[in-house]
Amino acid sequence: MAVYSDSMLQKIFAKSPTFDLNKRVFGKPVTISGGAISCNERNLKSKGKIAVKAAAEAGVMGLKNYEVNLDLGFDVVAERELREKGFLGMRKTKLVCTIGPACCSLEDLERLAMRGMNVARLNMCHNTREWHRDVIGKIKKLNEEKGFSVSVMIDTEGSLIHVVDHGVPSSLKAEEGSVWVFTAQKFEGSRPFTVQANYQGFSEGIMVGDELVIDGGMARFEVVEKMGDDLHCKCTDPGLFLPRAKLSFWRDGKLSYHGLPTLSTKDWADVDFGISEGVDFIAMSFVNDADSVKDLKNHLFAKSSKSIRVLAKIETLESLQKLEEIVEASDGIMVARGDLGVEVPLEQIPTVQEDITRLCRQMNKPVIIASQLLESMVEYPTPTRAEVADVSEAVRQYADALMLSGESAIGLHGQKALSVLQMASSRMELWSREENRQSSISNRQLGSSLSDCIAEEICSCAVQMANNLGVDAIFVYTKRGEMASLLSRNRPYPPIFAFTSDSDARMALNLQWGVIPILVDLADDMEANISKTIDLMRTNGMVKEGEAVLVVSDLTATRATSTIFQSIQVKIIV
Ligand SMILES: Nc1ncnc2c1ncn2[C@@H]1O[C@H](COP(=O)(O)OP(=O)(O)O)[C@@H](O)[C@H]1O
Ligand SMILES: C=C(OP(=O)(O)O)C(=O)O
Ligand SMILES: [K+]
Ligand SMILES: [Mg+2]
Repeated sequence: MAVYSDSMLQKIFAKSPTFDLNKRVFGKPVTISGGAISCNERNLKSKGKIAVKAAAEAGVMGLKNYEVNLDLGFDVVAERELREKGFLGMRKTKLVCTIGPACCSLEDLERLAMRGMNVARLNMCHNTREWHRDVIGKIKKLNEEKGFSVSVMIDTEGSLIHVVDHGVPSSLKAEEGSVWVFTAQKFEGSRPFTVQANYQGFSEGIMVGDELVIDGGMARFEVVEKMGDDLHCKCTDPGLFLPRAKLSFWRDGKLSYHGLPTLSTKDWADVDFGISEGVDFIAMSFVNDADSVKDLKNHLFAKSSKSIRVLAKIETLESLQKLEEIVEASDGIMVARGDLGVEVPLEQIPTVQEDITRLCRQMNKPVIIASQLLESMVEYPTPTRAEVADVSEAVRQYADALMLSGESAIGLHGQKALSVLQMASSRMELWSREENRQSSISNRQLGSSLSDCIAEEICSCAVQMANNLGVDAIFVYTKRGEMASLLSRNRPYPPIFAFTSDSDARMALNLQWGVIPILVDLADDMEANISKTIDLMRTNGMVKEGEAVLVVSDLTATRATSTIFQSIQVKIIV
C-alpha cells in the first residue's frame, strides 16, 4: 500500500497527461473507491500518476491521503489459471504458436493468448515484413492493453535448397522412370518435367550417379546427366513434389553439403527487422555449428538495446554431430523435426528428440519440440490418436515447450489445436507427478565459479525440499532469470513464480518449463522484497492462509558489502 500526500499529488498532476477513465491500467480497469486506486506497482511511476489523477477527477480529492493498491505484474492468463485450478493445476509446459493467415487478426491472436499461447512465432520464410510488423504490433497491443504476456519469436529462413516452381501450384507426382530437369533458371508457364530450384549454385559439385532426395524421401532420383548447371534426373522411387519441396543430394550413402551460410543476406536483414521490432527470441534455422550462433549473439549484443535470446534450430545432420557446442552457445534449442527428417532417417527422430531434450535440460537451456505435432488438425477438427501420443511423449520427456506450425498458421482449427496441446500437456504433467517421475533425474554440474555452483546446489536442494514438503509454490527473486531457470531445470511439482525487475528476463522466461514470470520492482533489501510480494499475493487472494511457499533468492543483499545472499526459506501463510 503506497500512500500519496497532497504535495506529492500536486507534483504528479503537474506532469500527468490527461486521463481517460475508460482506459485500463496494466490490463485492468482502474478501481477507485474512497480514494484507493489499483494499479500495477511497476507502472506506479507512470501509469500510477494517471490513476491518481483519475481519482482526483472522480472527486475523491477531498481526502488528505490517497492509498494505492498495488497489483502484481501477473499476466491475466496465469492469474485466471491460478484462481481456477490452484497452484498444482497450473500448466508447466509452454506453448508456441506459429502465426499465419489463419490466425493473424487481433481477435484471433487474443483467442490464442486466452487459450495459453506463451510465445508467438513468426516464420520469416513466408509473407512480407510489413505483414510480420503488423502482427507484432497487435501482440504488443494485446500485452499492453489486455494484460497478456505473449513473447514474440522470429524464425529465420536460412539457406536451403528447395523447389520454387514445379509448374503447378499444388502437388505433382513423379512416376518411376520419368526423367526431370532440375534448373535454377526461371521458366514461363508450365514446362513438363521441369523443376526450378531457388539457388543458382544448387548443382555445384554434383556428379552423375549422385542421388537426389525430395523432402527426405518423398521421392528419389538418380542424376543421369549434367548439362551446364542443369541436372537431368531419373525417378527411382516415385512420389510427390509439394510446394517448396526440399532437395538434398547423397553420394555413397552420405549427404553432400551445399556450404551455404546459416544466415543469408536476407536473414541478416530479418534479424535487423527483429531488433527494430523488439522481438524476444530469434530462432536460427539450419544451424551447423556454434560459431554461427555466436556471430548472431555478438551482432545482437552490439546492435540491440534489448536482450534478444537466440534459439538454435536442430534440423541438420551436421548440427547433431556438434550438438553440445551448439547447445552451449545458444539460449535455447528447437528440435525442428520437419527439416531434421529430411537428413535423418525418420525412425531415428524419436530418440534424437529425447537425446536433445535431455541434453538441454542438463545444460539448462529451454527446448521446444516442433513440427507435425497435430498435423492432421490443419484439416480435421480432431487429432489422430498417434498425434496425441506424440504430444504426450514430448511432455513426458519434460520438454519446455511444444510448438504448432501449420496447425495454427494456416489450419482450420488452430484454436482447437492449441486446446489439445493444453489438455494433453496438463494430463501428462499430472500423471508424471502422480507416478513420482521427478526423482529419476540427474543433472550435471554447470558452473565453474563458486557462486554459480552454490546457485545450482541451492536450486536442486530447493526443488527436492519443495517436493518432499509438498509446498504449494516456489517463489524466486531473480535479476536475469538464471535462478528461475535453474529451478525449472529440476522440474519441481509446484509452479515457480519468478519475480524479476528485468522485462527482457520476464519475456524470456515465458519459454521455461513451470515458470510464471512476474514483473516487479525489486529493492536491494531481499527481506523487504519477499514480504512485499507475499503481501501482494495475499491481498490479491492468490495465496491463502495455511499455504506454504518455498522462497529462493540470489540477489545482492547490500550494495555496501556486495555480498551475495543466496537462501532457501519456507513461509507458511498466516
Ligand atoms: N506468415 C505466414 N504467411 C503465410 N503462410 C504462412 C506463414 N507462416 C506459415 N505459413 C504457412 O504455414 C505452413 C506451416 O508453417 P511452418 O511450419 O512454419 O513453415 P514451413 O512449412 O515452411 O516449414 C507453411 O508451409 C506456410 O504455408
Ligand atoms: C520448425 C522447423 O522449421 P521450419 O518450419 O522453419 O521449416 C522444422 O523444420 O521443423
Ligand atoms: K524458418
Ligand atoms: Mg525447418
